[in-house]
Amino acid sequence: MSVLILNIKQLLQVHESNVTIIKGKEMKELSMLENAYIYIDHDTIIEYGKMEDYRTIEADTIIDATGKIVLPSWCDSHTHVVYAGDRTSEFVDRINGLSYEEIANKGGGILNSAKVLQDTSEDDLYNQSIKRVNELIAMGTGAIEIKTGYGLTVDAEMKMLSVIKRIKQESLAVIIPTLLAAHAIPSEFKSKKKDYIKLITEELIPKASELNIAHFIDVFCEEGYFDIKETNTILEAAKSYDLRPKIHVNQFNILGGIALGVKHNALSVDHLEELNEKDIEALKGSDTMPVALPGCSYFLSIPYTPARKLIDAGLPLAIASDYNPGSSPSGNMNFVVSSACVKLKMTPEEAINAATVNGAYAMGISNMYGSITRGKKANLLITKPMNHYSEIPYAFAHNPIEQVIINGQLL
Ligand SMILES: N=CN[C@@H](CCC(=O)O)C(=O)O
Ligand SMILES: [Zn+2]
Repeated sequence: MSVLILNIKQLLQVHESNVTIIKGKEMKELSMLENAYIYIDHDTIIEYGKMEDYRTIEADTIIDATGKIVLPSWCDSHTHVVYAGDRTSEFVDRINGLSYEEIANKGGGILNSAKVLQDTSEDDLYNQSIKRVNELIAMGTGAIEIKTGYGLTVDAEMKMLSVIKRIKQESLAVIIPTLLAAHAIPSEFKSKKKDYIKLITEELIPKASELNIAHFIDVFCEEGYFDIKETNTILEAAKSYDLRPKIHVNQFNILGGIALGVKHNALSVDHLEELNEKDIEALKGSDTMPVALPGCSYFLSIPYTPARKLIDAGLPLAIASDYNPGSSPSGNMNFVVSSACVKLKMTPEEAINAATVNGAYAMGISNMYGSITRGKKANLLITKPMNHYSEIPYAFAHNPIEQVIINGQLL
């Protein structure tokens, strides 16, 4: 199956060579061809160029994209999209004045989601989750990282990993599984946290690794969850199983989790709503991608990640949805790109770079996804007609997408 798209108003994120990360000042530039075409065969980008250089190419499907923008599909590097039920009652509690922390302290929050998930069958969990994943794909997301962390027992964490594996097999989108058993301390381990950490390091990590079912290890490094020492223990244990960290840090408090992540060569450090100079210094010269989650800040009314400080310090930045039932019950990357502009003061170019190339980097897949380069995978978006790509973030909460192409297939 081959697809030829002609008369594209703006073809975004086009690179002749293999660009895998975009940092600092370079994030202000979005490489682009105007009045362009692109030809894809099966799942691969074969050719592209300006219409003035176009010579007839035979294709099974020809699309006229007059007035439309074509770009790589969104790469969402941080989600918890596999969950059961919802947390609408906590949403109302927060409207009435309770904080995220107060809700968690009275047994709500992550523990609430874990209880529901433990009582949900694997099939039911799969059905609830694949529905969400399909909605994300329709909104333009072509690659999705999915974390465990609502299981919190060996059986329930393994159930989550099986569901993620099933989604990976059934879905056209790229699915990247992450083991986040250290998401909260289950109530039965409240007074014996060490034993839960042991269960993670001695049972869950070896099991997940033996089944080759998780690509990364994650820890919620935060007051009331896992401190620096505990996070270090978990990351050390994961290292011997080749599970690279992608960790939750600096959401509410600065504990030194960023420097710890860098020390462990984390692929990403995510949240960073709280950030100091030391954190920025720790990231400089590292291979660790900082990831901002503006949907979480919006929904919880907490500070937004200081993106300007990170980018202006010459660092790269990715943005992701953090789709989960508690702090960000939306996985709409179009909204994430828009809120990055409006709230994080990123330019449209920076936001699009953060949601494509850098998002792919934060999942370890930017060699093949997140940009338009010959030989890379054909995961593309065609927008509705618009005058300029800036309309994608500008018209917030509108759906800018007309057509999605995942692995060369028109959806
Ligand atoms: N902060 C930790 N984990 C999730 C929220 C989990 C929840 O509230 O269910 C996050 O990334 O925001
Ligand atoms: Zn998260």
